[in-house]
Amino acid sequence: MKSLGNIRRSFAPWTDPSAKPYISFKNVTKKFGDFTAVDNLSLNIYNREFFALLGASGCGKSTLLRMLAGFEQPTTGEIVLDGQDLAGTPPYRRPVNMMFQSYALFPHMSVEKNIAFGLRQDGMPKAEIDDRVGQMLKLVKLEQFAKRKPNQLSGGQRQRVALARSLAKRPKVLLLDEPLGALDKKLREETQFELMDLQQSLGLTFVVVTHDQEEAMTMADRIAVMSHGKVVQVATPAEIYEAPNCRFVADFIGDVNILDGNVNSAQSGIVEIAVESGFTVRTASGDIPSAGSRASLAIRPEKLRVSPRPPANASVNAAEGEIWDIAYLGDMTVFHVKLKSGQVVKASSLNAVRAVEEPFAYDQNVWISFDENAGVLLKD
Ligand SMILES: Nc1ncnc2c1ncn2[C@@H]1O[C@H](COP(=O)(O)OP(=O)(O)OP(=O)(O)O)[C@@H](O)[C@H]1O
Repeated sequence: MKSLGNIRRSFAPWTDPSAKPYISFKNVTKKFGDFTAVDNLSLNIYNREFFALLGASGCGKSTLLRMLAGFEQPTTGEIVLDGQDLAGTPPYRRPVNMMFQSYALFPHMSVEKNIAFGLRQDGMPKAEIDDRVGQMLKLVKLEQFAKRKPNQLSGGQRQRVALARSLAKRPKVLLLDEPLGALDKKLREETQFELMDLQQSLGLTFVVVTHDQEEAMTMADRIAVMSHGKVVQVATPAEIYEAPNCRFVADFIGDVNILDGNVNSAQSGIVEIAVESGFTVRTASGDIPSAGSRASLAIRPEKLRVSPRPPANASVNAAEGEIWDIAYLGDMTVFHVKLKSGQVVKASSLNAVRAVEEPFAYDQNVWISFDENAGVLLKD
């Protein structure tokens, strides 16, 4: 496992200018009548990448996936796979397979028959089919369930049958549309790791559509955040979280506090902002705006400190308020602090020590404070 981890850490072909993308969407637009579902979108995905398309319902992620599979044709633009323009190639001729949710299994067929279905349709000789089905059952650890029908399996097991069925034809690219949508939280998390292991051990390219940001963050090498048919940011999970490129991404991924204000000064990389919440922010990260312009600082709840007394330097990056709400989540607690201006900010702290009492009480007077590099300046 250790060696796999090391390989993973050094896997970043998108940073290598000489690396050729495996899948390229080039200025792809898809219109349904007057409605533009995908809007002049360009995107590169690399061989063996685990790529996630993330966005709210209706943003066009499934349409993008369906065009790659060949179920829809782009209105304009082209999709290139392994150097070949896919236009005119029917779905069954593409080295791409789509994994549908587990309810797409055939209920009257056993697990092994479900897995064998596509291979039979392709006219593969029986001995080879048996061999391949055996391999697939082993891969998804369902050997002892080969004869069962889908309704005799748990949700997680059914999901693994769906996965085995979609992998049986050995596609180079597997497309997964909300693959774990039907599973409960615990099973979902387990299955996420199984999917990652499978993807790595088979050396495949996975493109997954999800609206669940935690799922995308857990599994993907890179995430494309989509909105209204466009890609807003493509980056690694950590970059998306720590360096969102706009307010939409900052807000969409995780919890965030946004402090809006006017730039007092911007000198030698340090920006000072008079925020509307009535205090001064000094920050050293993000694009440098010019003095006098509007600016917003996005800062994650875990990067805000809450203390009962003013911090040592309370003239910048610190504000007074009161505990407005407390959400105890077990592993951490989220404090909602109402600042003097009325803005409510969220600050989270890890419950690293077992304690039954919270360190703060409702209505208690507190200070929030943060470091110069804790937030990121956003352009709107
Ligand atoms: N065949 C179609 N005819 C007309 N409009 C369509 C068609 N397919 C999709 N759309 C529209 O295109 C937009 C994008 O749909 P798409 O399924 O790609 O969204 P999505 O991001 O996958 O959303 P969800 O998470 O809800 O599946 C939606 O507004 C949808 O109504």
